[in-house]
Amino acid sequence: MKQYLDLIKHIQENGVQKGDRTGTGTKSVFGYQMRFDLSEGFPMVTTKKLHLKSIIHELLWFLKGETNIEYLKEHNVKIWDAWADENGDLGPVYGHQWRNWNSEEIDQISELIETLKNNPNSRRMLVSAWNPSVLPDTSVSFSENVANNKAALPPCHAFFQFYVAEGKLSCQLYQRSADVFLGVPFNIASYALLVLMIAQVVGLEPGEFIHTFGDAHIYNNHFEQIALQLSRDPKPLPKMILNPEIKNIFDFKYEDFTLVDYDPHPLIKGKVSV
Ligand SMILES: Nc1nc(=O)c2c([nH]1)NC[C@@H]1CN(c3ccc(C(=O)N[C@@H](CCC(=O)O)C(=O)O)cc3)CN21
Ligand SMILES: O=c1ccn([C@H]2C[C@H](O)[C@@H](COP(=O)(O)O)O2)c(=O)[nH]1
Repeated sequence: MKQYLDLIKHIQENGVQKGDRTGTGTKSVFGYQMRFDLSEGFPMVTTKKLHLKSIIHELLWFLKGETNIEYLKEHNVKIWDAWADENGDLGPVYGHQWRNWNSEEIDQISELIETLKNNPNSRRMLVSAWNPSVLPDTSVSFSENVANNKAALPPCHAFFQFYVAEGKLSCQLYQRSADVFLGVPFNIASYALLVLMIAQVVGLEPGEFIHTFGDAHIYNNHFEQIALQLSRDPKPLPKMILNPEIKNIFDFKYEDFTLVDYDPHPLIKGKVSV
């Protein structure tokens, strides 16, 4: 996937050393954009194997409005374990803000679907996970923040906008902070999948996914993994097939997704900075 490899090269060439909250340190740039035409295939990184199961379950979990890792655990998805408290809670993170913004019963996803169906020319089709009233106090632990009804981590994929033209649905995401080795391949596939799902339920063709970044960084302990990916030849993109029967965004289940022709290079392990 050329766009991802170009991002890596851009950071290698233009990034600066920058300290960060986790203490690992990063090579970082500020401001970057990638575009994916979803008619060209499903944008899964091919220079390492991605665990699609985690990506699908995480997205279904967001759409349910859930913020406890119990659902993820039931499906053996561990990507959020490090931030949850002893009860599995993460505080009012993505799912909460998407479906019940600021605990005011504002269901941004349902409203988005309604607008896409009834007023697709709207320039107001945004979903915001960013809610300044629940940002954590970084001087206390994740679990203390959760106990205080704050989010364990502020959202990284902070807000996104939809756009309809010529029968095609596009989405642009603003990601304020991006772990280019671990998080970004997940984020691209997750939003691409969300566009395919929404396009199907509102009767549009998938258009583009536009991924805009704030602080895009490679952690200092991921340099080898990143170099290994650059040494590999990217493979053709796979295709994602959705069960065409599903007409309500909240009805999708794991079994409704089939990825075909995904032939990635082998998995590359890397430590996640907490
Ligand atoms: N430092 C950091 N990077 C992130 O990408 C990230 C966070 N923190 N905190 C919140 C979420 C959790 N996310 C994560 C966390 C772990 C993996 C990870 O370990 N991925 C491995 C294993 C995948 C699996 O078990 O399914 C990978 O090889 O992609 C990916 C995304 C994305 N976010
Ligand atoms: O979906 C996600 C979630 C998180 N990340 C990364 C970006 C950063 O490396 C960390 C979050 O740390 P902050 O200090 O809050 O920025 O997680 C990601 O890439 N994608």
